Amino acid sequence: IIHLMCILLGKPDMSKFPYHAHVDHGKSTLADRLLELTGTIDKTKNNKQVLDKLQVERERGITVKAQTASLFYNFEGKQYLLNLIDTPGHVDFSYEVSRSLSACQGVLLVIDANEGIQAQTVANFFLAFEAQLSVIPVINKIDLKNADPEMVEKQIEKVFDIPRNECIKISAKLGTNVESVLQAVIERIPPPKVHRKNPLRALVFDSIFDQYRGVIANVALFDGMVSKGDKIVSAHTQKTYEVNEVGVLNPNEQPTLKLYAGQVGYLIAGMKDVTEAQIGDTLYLHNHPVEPLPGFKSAKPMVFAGMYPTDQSEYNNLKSAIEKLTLNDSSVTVHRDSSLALGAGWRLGFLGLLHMEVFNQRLEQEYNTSVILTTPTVPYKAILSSAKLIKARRAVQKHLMFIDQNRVMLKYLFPLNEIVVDFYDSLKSLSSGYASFDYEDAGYQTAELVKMDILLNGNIVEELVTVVHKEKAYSVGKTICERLKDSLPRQLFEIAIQAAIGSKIIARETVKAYKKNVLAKCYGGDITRKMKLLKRQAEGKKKLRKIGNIEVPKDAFIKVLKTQSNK
Ligand SMILES: Nc1nc2c(ncn2[C@@H]2O[C@H](COP(=O)(O)OP(=O)(O)OP(=O)(O)O)[C@@H](O)[C@H]2O)c(=O)[nH]1
Repeated sequence: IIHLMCILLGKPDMSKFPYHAHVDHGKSTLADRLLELTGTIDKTKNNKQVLDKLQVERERGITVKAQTASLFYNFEGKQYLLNLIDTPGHVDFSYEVSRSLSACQGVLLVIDANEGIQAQTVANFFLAFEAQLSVIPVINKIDLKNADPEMVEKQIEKVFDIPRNECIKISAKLGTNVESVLQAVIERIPPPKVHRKNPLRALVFDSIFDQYRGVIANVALFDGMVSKGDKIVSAHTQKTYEVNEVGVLNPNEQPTLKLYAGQVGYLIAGMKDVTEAQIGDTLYLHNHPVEPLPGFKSAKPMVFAGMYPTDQSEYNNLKSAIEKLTLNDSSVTVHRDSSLALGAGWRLGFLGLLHMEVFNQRLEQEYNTSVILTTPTVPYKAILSSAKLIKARRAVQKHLMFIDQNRVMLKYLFPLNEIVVDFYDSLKSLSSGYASFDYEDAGYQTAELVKMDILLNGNIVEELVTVVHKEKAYSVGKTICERLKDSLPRQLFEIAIQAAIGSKIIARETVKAYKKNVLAKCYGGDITRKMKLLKRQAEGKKKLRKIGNIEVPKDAFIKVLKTQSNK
């Protein structure tokens, strides 16, 4: 008889103290005791969360990856094979829980006798309930001074409608009453409904990339059996492989001759590429196709951040590391991205901030990479109020054609003055260099254009007279005036810069005068002399303004031209 089970955890909302996951309800500790009781591991004082194998899990004291172990248990003269999956408790890793449930018939819902039901307990209960799994509530840490198991029993009855006498009260730390958990599993969790005589149907519920052996797929067999040497097909890729090794997780990999329906184990079939054996895939025997299992809903990322190699020459190594790690953590989404400052990289989506931190730490620890992670952001939907490149230039779309999967050809009718200066530069920069551009003359078109004069102290500067579209006149005029103000050197007199359509002034900027200190040489002394000097200076300025010959620097002309086409 084979039972499958899964341990869940009820735990407080960790968002209040996201990186100090010390208030755990004790499911990995319970897993230790179950492994000891069944003789799967030796009973020593050093067994502390043995299923938390990753360095990041050890360092942070939390489970981030679901771990599987097969246990043999003798009860009333019969031997039972139980498969246990220890799942993470933090909400950021709930995707691990939901996937694990699809390989189980029941769950142990572990609740701290001191803290009682927490948000995560409720969420996990309903995940299991919806999957129609048997739920065994386990009240842990009854050894604690403030433990109140009776209060927790009442909560369980009230919230989950599970009779209080179905709760098992234990201390995973001391091993108190843990044996009754195993007995409850046998009595209350039904064996899986599987068909050994049918052709193989195996669900890949987890995958790991091993540097030497390629992809190691964790599988739950729903039908049939599989042995070394069998030819199998991936429903996802339709690729065929020869099975090199099958085995059980005890909790370490232990090769066996076969895996049978109802068992959970691992399978190695020479899959070298991380796109093979995706989580949720169904494996079947060559020439015996089966209906694929439903697989998993894809995870929905909540937090996004850019990831770049610290050194661009490490780009390919980091790419391969990300691919391998996302095989093991399929809840991360990856899109290529690039930044002017940081170079080529990716935009990654995570289920939360802790998930992002853990992924980054695993990349560094397990793949020896060094990355720059940008500030995390959440997704927004934005309606762009500023017009895009092409729209802003009064273009009319004429044609659109997909040349292949990655290329699209667009044909537009543009006013020539909109593209003549910097359209090409903007296009290249907006498309990160991918877009190319060519144009041919399409003849004259009627348009609402106006002649715009630029005046410096009332004199029209002929070189700056422009023709602009009526709708853009105000913004172009304003920007030209601003740019001229920046490029004109200050003089002894004030310069008024104006944009005008006919006699109507539509924009104005002023370049302030240098104030020459005519009193610099008058130390102390006679106030009337000072007044005289200041009066003469003001008269001089008036003269200069009238006859003022303002030099406009060369680059001001280019800046003005660019203004027209940018607007
Ligand atoms: N006093 C007492 N402490 C316990 C008991 N069971 C677990 N603990 C302690 O509670 C802490 C958390 O235990 P874990 O087993 O890591 O908890 P977990 O539920 O696996 O947590 P996550 O992996 O983060 O989901 C550890 O310090 C354990 O030693 C118990 O029965 N009594």
